[in-house]
Amino acid sequence: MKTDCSIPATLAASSTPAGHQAMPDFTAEAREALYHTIFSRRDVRGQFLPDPVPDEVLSRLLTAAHFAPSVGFMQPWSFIVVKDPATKAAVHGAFDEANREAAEMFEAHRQGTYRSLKLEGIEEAPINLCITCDRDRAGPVVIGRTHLKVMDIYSAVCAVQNLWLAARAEGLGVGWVSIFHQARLKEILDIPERVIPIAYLCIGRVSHFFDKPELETAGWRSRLPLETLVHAERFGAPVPAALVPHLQADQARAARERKL
Ligand SMILES: Cc1cc2c(cc1C)N(C[C@H](O)[C@H](O)[C@H](O)COP(=O)(O)O)c1[nH]c(=O)[nH]c(=O)c1N2
Repeated sequence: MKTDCSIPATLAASSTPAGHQAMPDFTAEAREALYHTIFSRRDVRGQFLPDPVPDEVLSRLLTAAHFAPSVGFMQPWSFIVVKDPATKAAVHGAFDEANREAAEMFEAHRQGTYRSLKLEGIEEAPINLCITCDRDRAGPVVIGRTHLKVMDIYSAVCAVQNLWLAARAEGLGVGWVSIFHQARLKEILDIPERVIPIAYLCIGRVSHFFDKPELETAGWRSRLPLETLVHAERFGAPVPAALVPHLQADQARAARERKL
């Protein structure tokens, strides 16, 4: 059944001043859909179907990414759409090399589990997308980046998350692969010196989404209790007591029902 989450005409009334958004503009259903998208999003590695992703869907994902916040409205991102199997094979080779090195970096007793994890879907996913950050996109001085240069990279990551959530709402899986030597990825994709690859994403329709992060199911790591991560006034101080039951209930509901 198709659910209509659009803004009711009564709320989007013409009394709204020009240049302002109608308020309140989210119905309870629309809000629910947003939380459902957030809590049901997964990192997908192994469930890709070969079905092509229509250009109109890809265009919506890229548009969602492009409407992310960015420091000084820098919009430092570019998007490299990869479909050529030869390019995917080269990227997969780069992953394999780095992944063999990665396994050695973990404690001996975890290496077996690490090697059993599937950590990419590069060749199975119909689309690979590299989101990059051009560190010179808006000149040498950028509002909000005067003291913290890394803000352009944070901005590009916001674009990744927008796309990831939009993809989930479109029923598409996204898997982020970061086990590469950056120089090798730049070489394969002809990325210039001043530009940094931020995310290499595998995107496509999937057979299913798992309920939980795969690393949680594999016993690698579990979700931290939110109430241990919230502090009152100073880092490390305990969470405000009145907030605790809410945080516990919401986190449990998000994990169980994938909504709030
Ligand atoms: C910056 C960054 C980089 C990576 C990831 C994520 C992010 C944010 N993740 C996915 C990660 O393992 C996953 O998000 C967590 O395990 C939580 O699972 P869900 O995303 O909730 O399904 C990821 N997964 C993977 O299989 N190979 C990888 O190289 C990476 N790299």
